[in-house]
Amino acid sequence: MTQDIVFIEALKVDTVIGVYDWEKSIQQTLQFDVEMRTDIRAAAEVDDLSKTVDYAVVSEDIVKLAKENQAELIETVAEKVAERILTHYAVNSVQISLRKLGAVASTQSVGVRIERDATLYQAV
Ligand SMILES: Nc1nc2c(c(=O)[nH]1)N=C([C@H](O)[C@@H](O)CO)CN2
Repeated sequence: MTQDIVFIEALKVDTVIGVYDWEKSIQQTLQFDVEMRTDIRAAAEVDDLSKTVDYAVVSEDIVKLAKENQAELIETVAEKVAERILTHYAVNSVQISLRKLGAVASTQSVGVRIERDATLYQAV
């Protein structure tokens, strides 16, 4: 298996997210860094976008998902994005860093980082 990665860096999405009541009536910014492990050789061989993971399409998908699924925890959003990527694209595993910007005073950032494998979602 190759170690190839298609990545998306610092994708910002404004959405309703948070545990506390005051957070449920405002928009806050989530920032995604996504690394998708996939074999890029077939696409490179024939210079064809349809044979790789289109980072523009995945980015649009993440924005839609984050806006439509208003959650309390960023963990919930990270898991939904991982499941979406691994079940809809030719990706073997995904690493997602999800930051909630401005959530905690005096920090540079807070967030979660998860790594999930496509085998988790395969039917037995
Ligand atoms: N591990 C987490 N901790 C916290 C979360 C979260 O989503 N995951 N969320 C909050 C609040 O919504 C916070 O962002 C408000 O300041 C607190 N801790």
